[in-house]
Amino acid sequence: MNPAIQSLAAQRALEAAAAAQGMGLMRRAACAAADKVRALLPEPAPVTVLAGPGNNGGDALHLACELVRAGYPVTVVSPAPQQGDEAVAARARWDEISGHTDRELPAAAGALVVDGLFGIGLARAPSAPWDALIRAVNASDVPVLALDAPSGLDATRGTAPGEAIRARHTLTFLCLKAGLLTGDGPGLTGALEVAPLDVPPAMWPEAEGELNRPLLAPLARKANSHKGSYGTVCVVGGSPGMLGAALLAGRAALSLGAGKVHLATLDARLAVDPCHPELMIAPHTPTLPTHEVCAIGPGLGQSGDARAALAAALAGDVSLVVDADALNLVAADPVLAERLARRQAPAVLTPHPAEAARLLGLSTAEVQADRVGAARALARRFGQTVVLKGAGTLIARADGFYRVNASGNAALAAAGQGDVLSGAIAALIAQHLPPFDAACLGVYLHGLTGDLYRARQGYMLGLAASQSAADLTDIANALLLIHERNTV
Ligand SMILES: NC(=O)C1=CN([C@@H]2O[C@H](COP(=O)(O)OP(=O)(O)OC[C@H]3O[C@@H](n4cnc5c(N)ncnc54)[C@H](O)[C@@H]3O)[C@@H](O)[C@H]2O)[C@@H](O)CC1
Ligand SMILES: [K+]
Repeated sequence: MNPAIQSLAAQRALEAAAAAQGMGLMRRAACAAADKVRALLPEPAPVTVLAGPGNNGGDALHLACELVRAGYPVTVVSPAPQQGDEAVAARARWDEISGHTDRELPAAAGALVVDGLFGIGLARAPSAPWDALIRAVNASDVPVLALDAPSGLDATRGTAPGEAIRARHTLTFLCLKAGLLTGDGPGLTGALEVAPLDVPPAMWPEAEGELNRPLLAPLARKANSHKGSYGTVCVVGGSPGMLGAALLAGRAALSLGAGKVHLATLDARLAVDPCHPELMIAPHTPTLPTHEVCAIGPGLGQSGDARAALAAALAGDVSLVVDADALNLVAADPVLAERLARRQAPAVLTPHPAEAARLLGLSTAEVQADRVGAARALARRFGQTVVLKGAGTLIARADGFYRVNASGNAALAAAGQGDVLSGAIAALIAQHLPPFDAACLGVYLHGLTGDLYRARQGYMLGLAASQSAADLTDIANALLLIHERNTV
C-alpha cells in the first residue's frame, strides 16, 4: 500500500518540519533524482535540465550540479529567476559551477530532459514562457524525467489546466499524490516511482502511524479457531436477472476468508451455487440471518422489495458495505440518505464515479475533475468511509484523511468487478478489520488481481470478475506468508 497522504497540506507541513530541522530535503531530492538519471543513463550523456521558479526548480538546479560532478554534460534552461531562499540558493550553486543558463530548449536536447518546472506548487495553467517550453519539450522526441510531478499537472486532481509535460518517467518525492494515479496522471501513462527521502514516518503530521501499517495483520490465522472466528457476511442482492452480481460478491467474501457467507437473494429461484455449495442461499426476508457485516447492493435492483431490504439494513446495527443499486436508491431517496448519514454503525460506500455523481448531485465529469474533492465530500456528507473507484481508487475517511490505491490496472474495467470488491471488503470487516482499513486493503488486494493478470498475460484483456474473486485467495495468502516471515 502506498504511503498515506492527507493532502498536499500534510506534505507541506512535513516539508516545513524538515526544513526547521535542517534536513535539507531539497538536496536529498536532487540526490535521489541523480540516482535515477544514472539508472536511466549509466554512461554520461548530454542532459537538459529545466528549472522552474519554485522549489521544483530548486530540485532541478541541485540535480544539475550533481550531474556535472558526475561527468554529465548539462544544459540548464531557466527562463525566469528563481523565487524563495532554497531555490535562489540552488541557482547560486549552479551559477557557481557553470554560470550559464539558456532561456529556451536547445535544438538538440540531448539524451534526456529533466522537468523541474513545476511540482505541487502549480497554481494555474502555465503561461508564457512556461507553456511554450512545455510544448517544445512535448514536441521533441527526447525522453523526459519529471521531478515530483509532470509540470502542468494538478498533483491532486490529476487534470491539466493547460498543456502538461508528457513524462516517460516520474520520480515523485516523499509520497504519492492522488493526481499521479488518476486522470491523465503519469501513474497511468508512464513509469512512476516514489523517493521517500528517508523521512521517518512519525514526521507525517496526520498520517502518523498510518504509513506502512501492516493492514493485513488481523487476518493472520490462529490454530485454535473456528469458522465463527472469521465472521459472517450476508450479501443482500441478486434480484431477478442479476443473480450473478450477488454470487460474485459472495464468492469474493468466501475467497477472502469470511467464516460463513449468506446470500439473501431477492430472486427465490436461486437455491445453490453449484461451484460454491458453501454459499448459504435463501430468499431475502426482513429478518436477516445473524451476521457481522452486510454487503448490500450487488444486483439489488431498485424495486420496492429492494428499497425495503435497504431500509431494513440501514435500520440495523451491523456494518454495511453499500454498493451499486443500494447507492442509487440512497441517491434517489432523501429519507434513506438521512438514515445512512445518521447511522451510528459503520458503513463503507463503494461508488464508481457515476454513482458518486448521483449522490453528490454533480455530473460524472465534475466528479472526475476533482476525485479527491468528491470522495472527501461524500465521506463528510455521510460520516462514513467512501471508496471512489476508478483509476487511482481513493479511500476517504469522514475526517478528510484519504489514501490513494496504487495497485490495479485497466484489466479491472469489466462487469462484476465492483461486486467482487464489495464482497472482499465485507469479508475483511467480518474478520475484524476497521472499516477504513478493510476498504484500503480490499481495494489494494482487488487491484492486485489486475496486476497478477497482466503479469500472467502480458496485457490486460479478458480478466473475468470470477477470476479476480478466485485470485484474491492466492494474493492474500502470499502477502500473509510474507507478513509472517517478516514478523517472526
Ligand atoms: N520544500 C521542501 O522541503 C521540498 C520541496 N520539494 C520540491 O518543491 C516543490 C514545491 O515547491 P514550490 O511550492 O515552490 O512550488 P513549485 O516548485 O511546484 O513551483 C511553483 C512556483 O511557481 C509559481 N507558479 C505556480 N503556478 C505557476 C504558473 N502557472 N505559471 C508561473 N508560475 C507559477 C508559484 O508561485 C511557485 O513559486 C515540490 O514539487 C518538490 O519538487 C522537494 O524537494 C521535497 C522537499
Ligand atoms: K516537474
